[in-house]
Amino acid sequence: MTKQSVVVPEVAVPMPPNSAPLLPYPPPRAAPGVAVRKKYLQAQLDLGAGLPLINGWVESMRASSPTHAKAAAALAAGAVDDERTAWMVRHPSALSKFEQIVAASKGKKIVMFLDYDGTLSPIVDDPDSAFMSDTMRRAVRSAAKHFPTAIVSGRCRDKVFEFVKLAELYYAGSHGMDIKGPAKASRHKKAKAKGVLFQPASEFLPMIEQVHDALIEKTNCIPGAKVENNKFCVSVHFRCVDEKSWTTLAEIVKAELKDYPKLKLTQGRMVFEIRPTIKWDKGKALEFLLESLGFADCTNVLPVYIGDDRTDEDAFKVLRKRGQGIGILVSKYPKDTNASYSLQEPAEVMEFLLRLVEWERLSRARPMW
Ligand SMILES: O=P(O)(O)OC[C@H]1O[C@H](O[C@H]2O[C@H](CO)[C@@H](O)[C@H](O)[C@H]2O)[C@H](O)[C@@H](O)[C@@H]1O
Repeated sequence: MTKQSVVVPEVAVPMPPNSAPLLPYPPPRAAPGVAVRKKYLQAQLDLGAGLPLINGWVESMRASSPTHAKAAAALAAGAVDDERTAWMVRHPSALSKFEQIVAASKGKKIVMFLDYDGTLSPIVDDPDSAFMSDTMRRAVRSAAKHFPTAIVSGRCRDKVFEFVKLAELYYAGSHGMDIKGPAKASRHKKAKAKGVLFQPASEFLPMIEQVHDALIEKTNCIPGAKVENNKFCVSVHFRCVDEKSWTTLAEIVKAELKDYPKLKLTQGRMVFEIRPTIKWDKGKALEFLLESLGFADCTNVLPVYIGDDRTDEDAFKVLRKRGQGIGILVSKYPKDTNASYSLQEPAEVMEFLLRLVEWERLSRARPMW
């Protein structure tokens, strides 16, 4: 029987129990008529089912970044204006609904979860040059003074720390599979997670190394392809690969994964993400951190999660399921999402963080917790 990379049942990792729903939360609704997005989702299903549909893969690659030229051209031509307006009604700007968000935090402690690429730093061609600005760093530092703050990234934890450079934060790298508490003592009295270190996928390290090394070698014939070692996962970037070579690249990745039934494949923005099949993702990382911070089963906490990519949806889903917290998608384009609110780009994320800090500072007289 042919081995498939995605048919092995996922291994459950023990998790803290969920809190009971605390806030009424609207049910998730898909953005209708987002044709490109639908093709992407269908292709994701094809990937998930392990079907040998290379065409589906390429379709999915084409649609994997909403900044792809065709989508951008359609937007510029006004073709998706109506769709965008309707989408914004369902996922309003977190800036325009700021008062609503802070009202939901009344009597609660905000815990901030921030994705990195596309959220704190702009998307750029070279993943090694995705620097965040000093002004953004100052905004995140201010947020961390007022709220326990975690960076939740697909990147290797050390790498994302090199970009963010703030020792007072919690970091969850490798899509949440590598969690560490702050190096600096936390200002947050209730935060118990200083020394926390959690790596639920450590047994996969040798396998990930092998796949990484093999893919480096096998993709070096494809100009622009970049394979990134994210410790517990591997990213294969195709942002700088000519579209004519996408089929070849997809075939190489697919062929490699045939020998690794315990690894699965997902897609991010112009990137293949190869990950262990364990049931652990950014959503589980969010729950783990809340528990480590002493907020398990608490009614007086409001997790706020801001992210831009498919993998952030796992965290948005957790917030919906808990009926607790605020999910904010960073996107200029309508996307199917479980987030409630939206922000267009990292500059708006920074504005939102600064407004939240200012609001918290001004209302500090009010006893919170
Ligand atoms: O969870 P994140 O922090 O958003 O990380 C997800 C992936 O982000 C990076 O790739 C993305 O950003 C690059 C730089 O802007 C861009 O070139 C690439 O096309 C994007 O997919 C990172 O390089 C990956 O390892 C992360 O998995």
